[in-house]
Amino acid sequence: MCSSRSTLGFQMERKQGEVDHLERSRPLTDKERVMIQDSWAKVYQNCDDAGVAILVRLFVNFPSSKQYFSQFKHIEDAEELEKSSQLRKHARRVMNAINTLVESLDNSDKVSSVLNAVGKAHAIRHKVDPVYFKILSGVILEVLGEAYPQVMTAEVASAWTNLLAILCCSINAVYEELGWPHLSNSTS
Ligand code: HEM
Repeated sequence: MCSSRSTLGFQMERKQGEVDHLERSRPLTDKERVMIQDSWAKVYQNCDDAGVAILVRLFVNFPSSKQYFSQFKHIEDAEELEKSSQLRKHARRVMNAINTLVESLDNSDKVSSVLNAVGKAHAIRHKVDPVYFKILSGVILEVLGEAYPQVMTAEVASAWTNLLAILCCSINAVYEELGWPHLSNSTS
């Protein structure tokens, strides 16, 4: 089990209990791995559109998550957000990192090293509160469920929930190891 307590005022943006299922993770079964890889192949065909849809939903529904992005933190309009090159670049990076994870599900060292690098960069360089990884994960599940209803059956969605719980728990562990929220400036 892992947890991340909010230190930010985003609670008003979030429905209580919405992403609590992302607080516990367990190893993926072989069947879950296959379901994740098959469903991701369909999503990744439309990598840019899916990534941008996910991030626009994150920033519209949870506006405080924009605070870390210098180029669009003051933009509210969804269509304008969609055009932001900084948003589009981050969408591609998120999708590519998830793609690497999905391709490496049978290589736990690789999964750990990807999540370790993402966690360290976001804690030290970008100073992102780890709770946003949980919020983003909830948004990924929501948007993929809406955009790919045929693919994201209940069983497939449950496998994805487990993968994203693993992601959130690993990122939380990295933050804890680094001493978040009391990271020293000398680490940046
Ligand atoms: C699955 C989750 C995520 C992945 C895989 C991911 C991946 C990345 C990667 C690969 C980079 C570029 C390399 C770097 O500077 O570290 C990056 C940059 C960044 N990420 Fe994320 N990220 C994720 C979630 C988030 C969240 C939830 C936020 C904040 C709400 C965030 C904020 C940022 C910021 C501010 C940058 C720098 C952007 C820039 O310089 O233009 N990321 N991310």
